[in-house]
Amino acid sequence: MKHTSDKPAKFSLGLPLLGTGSLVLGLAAIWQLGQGGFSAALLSMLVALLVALGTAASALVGQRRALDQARRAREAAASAEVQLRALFDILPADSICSVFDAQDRLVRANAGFMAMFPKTAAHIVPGARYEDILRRAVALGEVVEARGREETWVQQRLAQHRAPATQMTQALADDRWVRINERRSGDGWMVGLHTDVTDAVRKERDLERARRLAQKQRGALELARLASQEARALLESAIEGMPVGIEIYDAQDKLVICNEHAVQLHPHMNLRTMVGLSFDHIMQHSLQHQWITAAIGREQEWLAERLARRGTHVAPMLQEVRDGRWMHIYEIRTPQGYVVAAGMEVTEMVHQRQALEAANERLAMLSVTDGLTGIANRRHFDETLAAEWLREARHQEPLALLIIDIDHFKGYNDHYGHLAGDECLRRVAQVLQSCLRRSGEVVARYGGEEFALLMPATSNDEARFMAQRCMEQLALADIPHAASATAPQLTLSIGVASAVPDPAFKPEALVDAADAALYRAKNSGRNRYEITDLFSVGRSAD
Ligand SMILES: Nc1nc2c(ncn2[C@@H]2O[C@H](COP(=O)(O)OP(=O)(O)OP(=O)(O)O)[C@@H](O)[C@H]2O)c(=O)[nH]1
Repeated sequence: MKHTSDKPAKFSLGLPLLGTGSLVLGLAAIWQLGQGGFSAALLSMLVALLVALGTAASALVGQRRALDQARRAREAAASAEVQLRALFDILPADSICSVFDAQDRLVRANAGFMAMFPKTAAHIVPGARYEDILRRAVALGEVVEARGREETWVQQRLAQHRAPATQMTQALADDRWVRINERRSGDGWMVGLHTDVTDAVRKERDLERARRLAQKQRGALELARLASQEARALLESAIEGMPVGIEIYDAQDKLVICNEHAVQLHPHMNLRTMVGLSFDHIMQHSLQHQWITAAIGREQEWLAERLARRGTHVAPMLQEVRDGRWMHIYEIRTPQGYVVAAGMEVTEMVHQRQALEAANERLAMLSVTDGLTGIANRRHFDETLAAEWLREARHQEPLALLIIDIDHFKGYNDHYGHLAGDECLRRVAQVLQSCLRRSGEVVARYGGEEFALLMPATSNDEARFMAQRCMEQLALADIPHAASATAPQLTLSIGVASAVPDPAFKPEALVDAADAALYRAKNSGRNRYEITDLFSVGRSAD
């Protein structure tokens, strides 16, 4: 320090040195705060330094006269400065330290201090004014936070610098951060201790970023929750307004939502309390209550089939339930794996359809039934004859036909009356019907008092046997016929024909042959059957 080289300066050296002692103590205190064990050693050195400085000061102030004492004091001061320098030298590499005197001129700064402001470093020399150093660093852009508001920032910083104690965190141009502790002694000296807190600041910034991100995510989650609530409310109000029962199941097939209509469709349970339960569970509950008519007695089998086709009922599934109602159930699976089911009661429609089907069946039956006798009518006979003719032609089997005529029926009508004649026709029809033995045999009212009996896969002998049976059975019925010239009971004349059909000929040929045989039976005295021996349109069955 150049002011220690002349005599007046020797006198004035004591005060600064005393001040330096105080500042060094301050430095030791700050250092202790920051460095633990090392600072304890540092403090010891500072105390030793202070003692040396105290000795020098008291010698100069108290005994100015004694030149030797002054010399010792100067030496002590020089020694103190050497020690101060040594003190700076032993500071750890990442420690940044500076000392300014009461006029804010730099007394000493270590390399770390220079490194903080590399562009300004050349001007950071002992004796340089703090304000000059500061302004130069700001002008060279080395103080990040001052950028764009340089003068304002400089004024604020100077004010802080003049304060007895300041503590702040400052960004450096190379993206490092330092924590600045400045302490000013009673006589105006100032020690600044800078600690590199870049890691801590970065961690804090990372933490802050993470906190903000978490906050943002919480916000996004909250928004999503609200949106989901809104969507659910919309869905609820939409499905409540539907005129059908709606049930929605999630990808795990658990009930998510249902509407009031759905609740009413299943009065054997409270569907709303089953939200969260699986479809399987809900169905088991219904099956225990025997709710589904079609499942009664085969519950588990029914459920397995139902589950196998779950979500595939684009066309309605018809289901009858225990209280007699009928439901239509539509069930589809969404691309997300949800199952949406819509159910509606269709009892009235089903009843109407059942009535219509019954009417149609009745109509169909009436269309092939003789209204008086209840056996097949002529139309049915004609259709059956045509079908059997072709079938037996394919199979090359004989088809037999009996044309049966009541003898002297005009006389019966005349004698007993038309209504009795009707009743007689019914009785004859029942007798002939009772004669049928094999499936495929058909007896029909051919017209008036004539009947036709068709026998697939039947030879002439078998047909003859049938004719015989018909006559015997009628005889057993013992229907009186007082007006008959043949017998006191009702009798029959029968024409028999049988042939393996030739598709080149029409089935009427078989009827004609049987008719011809009947004609012969009538002409031969009635109460008999006759057979067409040679069937000219087909091969004889014999
Ligand atoms: N009660 C009643 N009579 C019917 C019905 N259909 C036809 N008849 C009568 O059946 C009689 C048939 O008489 P005919 O064809 O002369 O033959 P038949 O008296 O039986 O004499 P043969 O056949 O030669 O033995 C007629 O009197 C018809 O009115 C009917 O549905 N009910």
